[in-house]
Amino acid sequence: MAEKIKDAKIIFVVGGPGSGKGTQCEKVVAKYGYTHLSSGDLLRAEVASGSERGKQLQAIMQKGELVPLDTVLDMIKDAMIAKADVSKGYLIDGYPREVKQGEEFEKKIGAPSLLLYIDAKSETMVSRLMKRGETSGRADDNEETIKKRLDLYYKATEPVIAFYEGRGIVRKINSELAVDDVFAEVSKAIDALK
Ligand SMILES: Nc1ncnc2c1ncn2[C@@H]1O[C@H](COP(=O)(O)OP(=O)(O)O)[C@@H](O)[C@H]1O
Ligand SMILES: Nc1ncnc2c1ncn2[C@H]1C[C@H](O)[C@@H](COP(=O)(O)OP(=O)(O)O)O1
Ligand SMILES: [Mg+2]
Repeated sequence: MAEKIKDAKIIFVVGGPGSGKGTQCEKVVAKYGYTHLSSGDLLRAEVASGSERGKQLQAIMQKGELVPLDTVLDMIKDAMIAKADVSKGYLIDGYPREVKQGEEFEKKIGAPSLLLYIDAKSETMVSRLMKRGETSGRADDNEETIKKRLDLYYKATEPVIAFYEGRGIVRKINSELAVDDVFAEVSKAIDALK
């Protein structure tokens, strides 16, 4: 079932909330033509559909918690299969959020070639998210939820980076720099794949 996507490169994009994952992914799409799949965007699309499942997801996301693993993995897998004929590579943004998510992804879909670790200080992430919150309309871009998302990031998601470091596929990107300078580092990591 994951046959069709087995020749495409898979890149995990991991970093704290507001670190700049989405910003960098957009630039990768423009330069390399990869398919960008953000777990958060997929979930927000389900919320926007007004479905019963969307209502349950909304409540979880508003609290800054993680939605059930199966829900998000199924969404990513369906989206990957839908693009399989045209995609030479996938940017999986915001996933895995915990080691278990990485393990399940590999069982059901395939192994990543690269993990881009988008790294910024927690003060930087908070100030970017507060600014984004002025216009994003996101229910989780508020001071209280941002704090919970950061705590969960350090507790659950940072171990993902250590897990893949053991495999030698992690490239740490300094996301404190200006967007284009961050992207220069991202580009180097992707170019090294070929
Ligand atoms: N390198 C950067 N320098 C300054 N601001 C940035 C940088 N990268 C992202 N931002 C801003 O920070 C906010 C969060 O970025 P976003 O890409 O949505 O992060 P994430 O997807 O990791 O939550 C956005 O408002 C974005 O414009
Ligand atoms: N892989 C995943 N597993 C569980 N929940 C997830 C998830 N990806 C996203 N979510 C849920 C919980 C997050 O707090 C919320 C927003 O995610 P996001 O858009 O990726 O945030 P950000 O880009 O600011 O890091 O959606
Ligand atoms: Mg994002």
